[in-house]
Amino acid sequence: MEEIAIEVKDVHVIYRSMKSFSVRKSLGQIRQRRDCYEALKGVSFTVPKGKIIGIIGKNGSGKSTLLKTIAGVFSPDEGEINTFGNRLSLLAIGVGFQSNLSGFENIFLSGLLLGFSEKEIRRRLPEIIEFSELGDFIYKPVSSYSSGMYSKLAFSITAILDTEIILIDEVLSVGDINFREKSYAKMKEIISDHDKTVMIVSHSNASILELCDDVLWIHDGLVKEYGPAAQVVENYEGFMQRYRRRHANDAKKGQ
Ligand SMILES: Nc1ncnc2c1ncn2[C@@H]1O[C@H](COP(=O)(O)OP(=O)(O)OP(=O)(O)O)[C@@H](O)[C@H]1O
Repeated sequence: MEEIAIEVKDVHVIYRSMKSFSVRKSLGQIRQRRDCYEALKGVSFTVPKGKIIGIIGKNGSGKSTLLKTIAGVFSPDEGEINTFGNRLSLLAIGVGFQSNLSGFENIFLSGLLLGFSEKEIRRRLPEIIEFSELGDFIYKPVSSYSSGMYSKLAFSITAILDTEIILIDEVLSVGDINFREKSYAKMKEIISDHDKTVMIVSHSNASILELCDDVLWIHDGLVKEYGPAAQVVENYEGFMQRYRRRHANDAKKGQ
């Protein structure tokens, strides 16, 4: 029987933001209104160990929320997620660094949080620094980095430290062209290791088709389809064409 690396069972995630808040001291009244948005509405699937899964879906469908929930950035409001003790890293813009610390210090912090020993981190440190191409900037606070430098550091840590599960959110499309090509090649090398389980969110269907075995299509917070990459991408492209046509027609009618 195939070994499961990730199990997601009936996961719901609700974003809550405070809409308005007023206190009438004289009346002793507190009024508050919360805005709730259910970004995931009961998502279930399993990922076998060693599989490369693409996640697709139109803007706002819940892809990033799903990755962040699997990574433990959010806890589900309902349902459960099991990663069976596998070490997991999330590669996403804006997640994971202490901005007042240097890149060098953040490598240690990230490594320890990912479950690596200090000795293991020290052993791979030179390779991480070299891959990041940050030079002396590695000793400067991350708050002074450009977004490209930030993602170079994030990618290098994830790629070289190499956890059993890797979650990638669109980051293959940032950074300068040379780094993008280098990181794409590195990612292909990592996922050719059949023990690694990888989930990739991308709007590039070409990358998804090249890299992934299976694809999970998320639509309005639910799984629309989960199956072989070519089949799901074809159905998704057909759906998006119809969606764009409908929107163009609606826009014409509104003119
Ligand atoms: N912090 C937040 N507070 C409130 N709503 C949020 C928050 N983050 C995301 N959402 C909403 O949740 C829904 C899902 O967002 P999410 O970022 O997961 O979608 P996505 O599929 O990754 O989108 P994209 O392809 O545009 O990156 C969207 O409607 C979004 O507006």
